[in-house]
Order: sequence, then C-alpha cells, then structure tokens
Amino acid sequence: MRFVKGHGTENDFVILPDRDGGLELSAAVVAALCDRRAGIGADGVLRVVPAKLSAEAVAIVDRAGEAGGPPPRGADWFMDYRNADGGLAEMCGNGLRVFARYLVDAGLAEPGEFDVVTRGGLRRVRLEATGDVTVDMGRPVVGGESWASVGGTEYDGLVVSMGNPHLACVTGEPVARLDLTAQPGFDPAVFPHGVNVELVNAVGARRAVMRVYERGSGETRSCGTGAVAAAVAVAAVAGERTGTWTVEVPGGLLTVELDEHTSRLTGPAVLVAAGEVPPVALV
Ligand SMILES: N[C@@H](CCC[C@H](N)C(=O)O)C(=O)O
Repeated sequence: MRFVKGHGTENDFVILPDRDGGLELSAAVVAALCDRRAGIGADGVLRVVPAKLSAEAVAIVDRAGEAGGPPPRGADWFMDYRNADGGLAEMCGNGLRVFARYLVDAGLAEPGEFDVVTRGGLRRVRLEATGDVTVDMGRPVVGGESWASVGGTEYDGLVVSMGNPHLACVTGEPVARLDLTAQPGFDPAVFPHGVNVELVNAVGARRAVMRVYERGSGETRSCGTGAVAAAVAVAAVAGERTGTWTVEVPGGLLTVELDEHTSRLTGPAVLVAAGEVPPVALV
C-alpha cells in the first residue's frame, strides 16, 4: 500500500490513502509505522478515507446537520487520525493541515476552501496562496483550572477543549529548560481520557513560546490544537479573548487567530516523501 510522509511545523505524519475504505488499522500496526527506528517514523497516522464509506464519518456529518451547522462544503473525506501509540484522537490541527495539502496535491480536492470530516466534527480548511494551510478550528471550550507536574514541579494551567483535551500552563520559567521526556502528571478526575499538556511562555506582544507533551505521542515539535489552547491561555492571562497570536514551537511558527465565534490556525504543511508499505507491515 502507498504511503506519503508529511509534516506541519515538524509535527509529522504517515498518510495512508484508503480509497475503498477497506483498511483495518490496529493499534499495533499504527505504532509500528510510527516507530522512528523500526518503522517509517511519525507522531501519528492520517488514514484518508472517503467520508461516505465510513459509518463513523457519516454519523459525524449527520450530527453536524442536526446541530444546525452551516451546509457542508465538500466534506468528501474523513481524517481518521491515530496517535503514535495507536490510540484514536478527536482532532489534530497540524494533521488536518497536512491532510488538506495531501488531498489537493493528490488531485482529490480542489485548491481553495473545503470541509474535512474529523472526529471533532466538520472542519473547514483553506489553502493560502503562500502555501500555508489554515484550519477553522472551532470555538475553544475553556474549562476551569487544573495542574500538571513536570520534573517534580507543579504548574497551574487552563483546561481547554479543542475537541481533544488540553491543559495549557503559562509559566515564567523558560520552557526550553523543562524535561519533557516523561509524561507529565495530571489530575485523572479532570482528564479521564488523558490530556495534551502545553508549557507556555508569553514572550512579547501576542507572541508565545510553547512546548508540548502530547497524549499518545510524547513530546512533539508542534501541536496545532495545542497552539490554539496556548494562545487562549496567554490571552486569558493578558485579560484578552480575541486577537492574533504567533506561537513559536520547536518546529517553527504557527499563527492563531481568536475571535468571538471561532479560532483559526495557520502554518506550513508539506509533503516530503512517498513510498510503499509492504503488506507484512500492515498485519
Ligand atoms: N498533534 C496534533 C494533536 C494530536 C492528537 C493529540 N495527541 C491527542 O491525543 O489529543 C495537533 O496538531 O493538534
């Protein structure tokens, strides 16, 4: 089976086109593909499946219609996202930007704006003339406060749902110094399904530096949903709710726009390799 490798600010993905919707992906196969020594290596897998061939995607589109959302534009493809450990996640902001780049480059979608079905709902993507890809990430849902512990130190953070769970901890301690080799501790009563933890420094007018430990993938060089959560948290510290933030991650720069209704994530999305996965790697 064909694969394509891509990344968005070095958050990297194995893309598996599944035109007939017949690919069963076990957690073990996903973990093997994502293995950086014995596999292709990635933070996650993006299975590209026609929405109409996935019962899960059809249900998501139906629910969006019942909720009175805007009529879908396109929504022909379902992003079946898996973390590097093989677990499912609701949303992946960088993955979706790379997914959109793949669809257009493969001739499966027209350049411009279209919707993609994700477990977090329908998400509109736009391919910019600059080559960047923007995703309408929806309205961040801010919960209360919680904590994460990193290297024996506890950090307070803001609970933010971007479809998937985040704890964005704004700290004065330079995040570059933190040891994120181990899963940060967190409150399982607040996050029964695990959490993505962002450690964030506010470094100037609407600019933040972020590191992230992702649920199911470990420390990654970028996280799109995490960048939006980080922008929401630094904005809250500044007493703001809207505006445009630059979020500096180890893998590059992301732009996050917050308005009263939604959030948008913009950044590069590139495809870097393609090849063949031997059948033995898929069992
Ligand atoms: N890297 C992604 C987030 C992927 C999912 C996350 N690890 C989770 O389990 O929720 C992004 O760019 O948003």
